[in-house]
Amino acid sequence: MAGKPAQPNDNGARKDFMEPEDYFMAAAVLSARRSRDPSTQVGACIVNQDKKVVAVGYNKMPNGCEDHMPWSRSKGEDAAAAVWANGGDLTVATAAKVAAAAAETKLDTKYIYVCHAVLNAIMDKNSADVKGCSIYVTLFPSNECAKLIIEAGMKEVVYLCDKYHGSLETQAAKRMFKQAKIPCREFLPKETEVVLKLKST
Ligand SMILES: O=c1ccn([C@H]2C[C@H](O)[C@@H](COP(=O)(O)O)O2)c(=O)[nH]1
Repeated sequence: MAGKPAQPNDNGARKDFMEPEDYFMAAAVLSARRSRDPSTQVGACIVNQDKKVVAVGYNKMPNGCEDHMPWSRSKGEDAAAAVWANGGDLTVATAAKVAAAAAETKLDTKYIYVCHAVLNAIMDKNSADVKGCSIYVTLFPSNECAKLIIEAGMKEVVYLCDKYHGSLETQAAKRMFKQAKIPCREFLPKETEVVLKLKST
């Protein structure tokens, strides 16, 4: 292939290398791939002021609980899906859904067990602290993650997707970030396929 014409100060380096922020968000995206959550995989990458990655994390069940805790979002949905999967009829599906919904308690869903990506990234950091760091996350942080980010002394949130922007958790997170003067900004990596894949989760 005919090479590009030499430019002044051209040392022959490749031109399509990944820029730092694309790399940091790609690290969060890759970390999210470790998640067993069937509906939303979340990744986080913490970067210090020298632009070095000091931690990555993803949403997971606590150590030792990975095979025991439910990943369900709602007990009713699972029961109805199970009935339909067996060719059940509407009355059975409805009865199962109603019964499951009635029995549903938060203990049957993932939300009270799962460790969020930010928590795991902070727990797995390879530095003494994360003060002054930026955090790259594939999903806008929840209120609980906002508390961790603020209390850990991080200075900036860079997110890929804000699909729960209307939720109370996200609204509370944004209120705390504003009060704590921690800027949040959306960042879409240049590599479209990465964005399209992650925006859908
Ligand atoms: O800031 C956050 C918010 C949520 N998560 C995790 C918790 C769950 O595993 C999923 C969300 O599941 P949905 O089925 O989309 O409700 O994301 C997180 O890690 N960090």
